[in-house]
Amino acid sequence: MSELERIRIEGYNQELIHHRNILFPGFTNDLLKIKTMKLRPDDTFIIGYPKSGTTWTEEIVWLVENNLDYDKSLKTSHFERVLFLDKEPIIKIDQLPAPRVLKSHLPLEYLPDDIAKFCKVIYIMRNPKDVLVSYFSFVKWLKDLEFSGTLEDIVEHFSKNKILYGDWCDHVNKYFSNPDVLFICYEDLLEKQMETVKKIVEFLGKKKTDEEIEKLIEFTSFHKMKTNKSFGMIPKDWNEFIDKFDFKLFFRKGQIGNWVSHFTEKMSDFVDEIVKQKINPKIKVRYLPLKES
Ligand SMILES: Nc1ncnc2c1ncn2[C@@H]1O[C@H](COP(=O)(O)OS(=O)(=O)O)[C@@H](OP(=O)(O)O)[C@H]1O
Repeated sequence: MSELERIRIEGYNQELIHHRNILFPGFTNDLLKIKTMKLRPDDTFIIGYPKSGTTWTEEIVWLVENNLDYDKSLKTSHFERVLFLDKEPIIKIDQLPAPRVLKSHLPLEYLPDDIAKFCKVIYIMRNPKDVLVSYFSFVKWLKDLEFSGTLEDIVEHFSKNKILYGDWCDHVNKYFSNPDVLFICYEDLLEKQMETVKKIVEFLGKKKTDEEIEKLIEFTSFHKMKTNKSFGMIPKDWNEFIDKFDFKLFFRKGQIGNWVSHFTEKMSDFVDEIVKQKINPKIKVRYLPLKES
C-alpha cells in the first residue's frame, strides 16, 4: 500500500490522515499494520461507518459473548471491554484476552484478507442522512476535530470523499457483498428488535431464550445506554482528544429520520442522487420510521 500523509482539510482543527483518497482521523494508529494483524477464530469485529450505531451493536455483542454479564457492563469501561481497532496500537490488541470484541470504522480493504471467513464480522448500516447529521454533531464537538463548518459543508464533503473513512456507498457496498459478513441495519435494530437481535445471537453461535433477549434489548435501549456509566469511563490515554467528555453526547437522539429536522430539500435530493447512482441496488436504505415510510 502507498504511504500515509497528514493533510489539512478546511474546517477541521487538526491534521487528518490521508491514504489512497480516504481520510482518517489524526488519532488513527497503525492503519497499515491492521491488514496483517493476527486474527483468532473467536474474534468478533463490529464494523460500521461512523455514527451508524456501532457502539450500540458492540454492547449487544459484548453482552452475548460474555454470558449477559450486566453487572460487568455497568462497572467496566465500555472502551476497555470493546477495543477501538482504529485507535489502539496493534501491540495492545495482540495482548487482549479471548474472546476479543473489536470495533472499527475501517473500509473492508484495510482489514486482513478473508477476515470474515476466519472470524465473525458484523456490519451495521444506517441511512446516510441520519449518519451525516449525527456525524456533523460529533465532529464539531470532538476536540481532535472541532469541525467549524456547517452541515451543508458536510453534505458536500460526502460527495467529494472529504469525509472521514471514505465514500459511504463504497464502504457499505463492500461489506454487503461479502457473504460471510452479518449485515444488519440500524433502522431494523430499532424497529425490528427481536428479529435483529436474534440474528446476531444466532450468528455468534449462542443460544438465548426470548426472555433473555427481551432483557438484553431493554438493557441496551437508548435511554438505558445513555445512563450506563461505563460509557463515561474513558481510558486515560484518550484525554488527548476528548476534552470535558460528556458521554451523553455519544447518545444524542437515537432516532430514525432526525435528518428531516436538519436537512433542506436540496441537501436531501443531493444525497438521494449520490446514493441512487452508487449503492448496490440490492441494499434497501430506509430513511424514515416504518409507520411513515
Ligand atoms: N441504544 C441505542 N439506540 C438507538 N440509537 C443509539 C443507541 N446507542 C447509540 N445510538 C446512536 O448511534 C449513533 C452513534 O453511532 P456510533 O456508535 O456508530 O458512533 S461512533 O462513530 O462509534 O462514535 C448516535 O446517533 P444520533 O443520536 O443520531 O447522533 C447514537 O445516539
